[in-house]
Amino acid sequence: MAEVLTAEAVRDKLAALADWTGDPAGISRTVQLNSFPEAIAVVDRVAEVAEERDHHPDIDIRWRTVTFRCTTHSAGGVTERDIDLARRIDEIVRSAR
Ligand SMILES: C[C@H](O)[C@H](O)[C@H]1CNC2=NC(N)=NC(=O)C2=N1
Repeated sequence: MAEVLTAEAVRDKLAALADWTGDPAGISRTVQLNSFPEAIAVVDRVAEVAEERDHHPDIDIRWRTVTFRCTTHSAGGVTERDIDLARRIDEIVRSAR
């Protein structure tokens, strides 16, 4: 099972994920899309990636503002799987804009 990263490791990883904040409990990013349908389209693409990986972010949708929170529930905190998922979410958001 993936191991929870230390606070220092999370800090180091977040240095390369400019739009994300967090700590060993979870990392999150809030993004504003151009419209509600675009927000849903991004969530749909993230859902596909999450299913492929069997690793799912917590998602909050408010009109066109979406917050993604990545944490590994089974491990009780942030693991490499969350860092990888965050990178993929960034790619999806980038291509949606
Ligand atoms: C059985 C299956 O592997 C698990 O339930 C998966 C599904 N997606 C998951 N996603 C996340 N973020 N954490 C988990 O622990 C997790 N567990």
